[in-house]
Amino acid sequence: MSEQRVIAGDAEPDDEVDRALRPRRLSEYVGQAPVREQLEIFVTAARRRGEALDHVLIFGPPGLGKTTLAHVIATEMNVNLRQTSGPVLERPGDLAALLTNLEPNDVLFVDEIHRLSPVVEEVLYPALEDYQLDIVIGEGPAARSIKLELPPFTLVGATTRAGSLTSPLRDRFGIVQRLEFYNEADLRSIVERSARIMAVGIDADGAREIARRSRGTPRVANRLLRRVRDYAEVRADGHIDGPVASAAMDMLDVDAFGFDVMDRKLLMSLLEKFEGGPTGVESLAAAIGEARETIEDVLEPYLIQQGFMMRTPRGRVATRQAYQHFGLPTPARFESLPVGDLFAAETPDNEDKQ
Ligand SMILES: Nc1ncnc2c1ncn2[C@@H]1O[C@H](COP(=O)(O)OP(=O)(O)OP(=O)(O)O)[C@@H](O)[C@H]1O
Ligand SMILES: [Mg+2]
Repeated sequence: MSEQRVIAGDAEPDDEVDRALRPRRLSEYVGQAPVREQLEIFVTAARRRGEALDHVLIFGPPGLGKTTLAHVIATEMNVNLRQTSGPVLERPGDLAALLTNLEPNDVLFVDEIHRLSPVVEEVLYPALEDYQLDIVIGEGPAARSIKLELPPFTLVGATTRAGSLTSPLRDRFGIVQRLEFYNEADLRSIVERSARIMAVGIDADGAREIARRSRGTPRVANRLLRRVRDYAEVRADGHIDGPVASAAMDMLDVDAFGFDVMDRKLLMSLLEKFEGGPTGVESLAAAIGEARETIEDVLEPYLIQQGFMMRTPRGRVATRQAYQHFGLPTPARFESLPVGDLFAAETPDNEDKQ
């Protein structure tokens, strides 16, 4: 991303500190009730049988807890976790080295699994299905293929874009979990839990204020908490209450909806340059000088979830709420529609929704 965003969903070195805040057990993992309930059952069952857990695909926008959940799964299964990522596994040999080092029932966590190279993906299929590895060693006439037996293992794949996974790969996951944006109550408990771990004094209003402006994202909540703590230490007595939290986040230019400069830039551009749309994501990307992927993966999922814009077959469209947020007059085309109808049409082409 071109600008440093205090509410960026993506990981940064700053997040080393975040490791201490990471829940380790399923019982500490806040929110995502359906995901937690299902995993609880599947993990318990697999453990009782002494088997590896079925392969798990976790998807959702950045910072919602995919990596955290992968670690939680390994902890709950009481096995080791080996971590890698799609772009790092360049050749089949890279994958073979990892797989042959696993102990029975271990977790192999592959982040950004949508970025696996096709040759590596080919090799992964039989490994996932039959715990077998077919690899070719050598080149030309001397090349020969060898078969290796693997211990049973669990692949946990994470991705921000489930739509970019090939269907043969996707079909090989027995458990598919989609993480949703967190509600205010969940974010409040995350903020309060983190404050306890960091030994920061915060009251209910302070926690609520941070939760409300966290874009539905735990990583953002933790990051805002750290910045608000700085502010509270320098400008107040170190204790975070409602007014201190508000003042700190106003200074950070994070508004009451948790939108920051980039969110506002995207929405304003859609409203003003494209008259509310529909417009293609490429044109929007060019207009605000961001990569298309940043818009698709980082910016728009939350704006869509909050009902500020929609993806339609003809392109991105601003909603009535977006006009209202910026105090702009609502165009005549909205007048014939009851408010609810705008959102009824929200989902059809959202590639990340199944
Ligand atoms: N359910 C949760 N309860 C409490 N804290 C959470 C939860 N999920 C995530 N967090 C916090 O948010 C931080 C970010 O989560 P995580 O790194 O797992 O996100 P991610 O989905 O893997 O993001 P990315 O797509 O950027 O890899 C974690 O360090 C953790 O402190
Ligand atoms: Mg991650």
